[in-house]
Amino acid sequence: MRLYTSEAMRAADARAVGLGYPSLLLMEAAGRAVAEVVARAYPSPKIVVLCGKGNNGGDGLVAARWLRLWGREVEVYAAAGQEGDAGLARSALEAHGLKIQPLEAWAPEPGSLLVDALFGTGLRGRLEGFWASLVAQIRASGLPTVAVDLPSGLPYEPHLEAELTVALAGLKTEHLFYPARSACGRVVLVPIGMPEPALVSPALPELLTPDGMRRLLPRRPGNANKGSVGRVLVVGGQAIYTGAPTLTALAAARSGAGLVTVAYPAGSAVQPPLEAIRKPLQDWSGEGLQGAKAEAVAVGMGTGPEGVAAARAALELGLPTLVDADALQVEVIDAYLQARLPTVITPHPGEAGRLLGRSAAEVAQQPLESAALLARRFPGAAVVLKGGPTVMALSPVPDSAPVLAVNTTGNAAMASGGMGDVLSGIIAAYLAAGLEPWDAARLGVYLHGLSGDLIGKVGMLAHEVAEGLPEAVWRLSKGRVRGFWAQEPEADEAP
Ligand SMILES: NC(=O)C1=CN([C@@H]2O[C@H](COP(=O)(O)OP(=O)(O)OC[C@H]3O[C@@H](n4cnc5c(N)ncnc54)[C@H](O)[C@@H]3O)[C@@H](O)[C@H]2O)[C@@H](O)CC1
Ligand SMILES: [K+]
Repeated sequence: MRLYTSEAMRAADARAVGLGYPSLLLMEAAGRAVAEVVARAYPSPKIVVLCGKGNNGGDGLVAARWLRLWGREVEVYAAAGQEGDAGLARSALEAHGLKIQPLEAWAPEPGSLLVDALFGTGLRGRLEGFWASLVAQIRASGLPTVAVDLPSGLPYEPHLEAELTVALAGLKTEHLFYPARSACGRVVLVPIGMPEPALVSPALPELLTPDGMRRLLPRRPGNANKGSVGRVLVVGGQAIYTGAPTLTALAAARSGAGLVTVAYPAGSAVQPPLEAIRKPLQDWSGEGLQGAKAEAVAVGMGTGPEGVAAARAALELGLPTLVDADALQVEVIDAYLQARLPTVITPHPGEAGRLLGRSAAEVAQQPLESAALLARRFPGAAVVLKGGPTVMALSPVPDSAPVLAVNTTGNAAMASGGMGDVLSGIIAAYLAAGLEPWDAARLGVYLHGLSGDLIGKVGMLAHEVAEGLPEAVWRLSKGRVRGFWAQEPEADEAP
């Protein structure tokens, strides 16, 4: 599944038409799907559909026709001058005897439900004049609103705020990235019959889906032993963050690592989990790490200024490595890539900004662009730019266009200390299990968010997310996970 910009969706629409698929069929499917979602989510209120002049308005006119056919009380207010498919949708509705009123005549009616079919992907620039005051009037009414495709006005100000948004054919950036996402409310994605070749474009970011991620889960043979399923070495624990390597080790073990070893400075307060092997080290010259039984390494967790030394020592092991936190320095990452070691880097916006020479705020505002820049700067490394949502990028070879992926799990309650250390442990466990960095990164990010979603409460702690991983993996493996865009409740609510 791909993530679209409005422009990319318009291009997909044009490709479909180029393939011979009639655009009126798309509009009919879109409008009917909107009607179905509205009818199911709001079984009783009177429905007021507000339609703009373009195809978004056309979808609204189709939806109004079906809702009326199903016996719902419907009123339609539309801009004048619909043409093409939207014009046909208008006459089809009028053929059913429904009188369409001018938009200017709309006034809020308590108890009604609004369907916002004013503007979708065709909006160019901010709303002004009549449109801006209509948006203000709708918002002031406080009436529940269902948006067709996008809440009108996005991505600019002013815009409508929807309780529910019915995304047509594909999810768009506004449905995932803040601040626009807040205006969308619950998002339901509906297919509208678009031919697959029209939808797929390799340049578009991949959205992580339950099906896609389930296929990445390593299979564990019946005769597995702790040395055969992937062992992880966690290196860290200097400075004040002595809990960090413990959380990483816990998450690696909870992700199925056969054995976890924690290397930390002798005399520090690090308390590895009971199940881990302890490796207190007097010095970080590298010798002490040799002999650790591991197939992958995680470095940087709570390492302070000594992170670079620890990461360089771990480099000598020649293993797939996850580099996080204080070890995220240009010279460290370059050294791993020069040694041709499979590498995953997991910066948050502050660390990414440090690597790119930008501010954390700039990175957070442009996560896709920033992840792509990091991938180009560090070709071969799987880049995980943490955020809401987390974005991943990889340039397989120097100067290649990065492939991008966007996570679809996780929630704001996960904004608390130690969550990144847990993510490191998950990814390291999948690296140790033999997954390529790109696969380990995507699966790890997805499961981390899924575990947080299964808890779903503010105040959850990082170690609880780690403890929830076996359940998250089990549900994913059994097909009991749905994307946030699904209309049906989570499959796990079945007995
Ligand atoms: N896959 C697709 O792309 C499909 C799209 N459909 C619908 O079509 C929508 C896109 O339709 P359109 O491309 O006609 O665009 P919209 O209907 O979103 O808006 C176009 C109209 O808005 C006006 N406009 C643009 N910017 C404005 C501004 N700043 N202030 C005032 N007026 C402005 C334009 O002059 C035009 O009349 C989608 O969001 C979706 O709802 C569906 O009908 C079928 C398939
Ligand atoms: K809309």
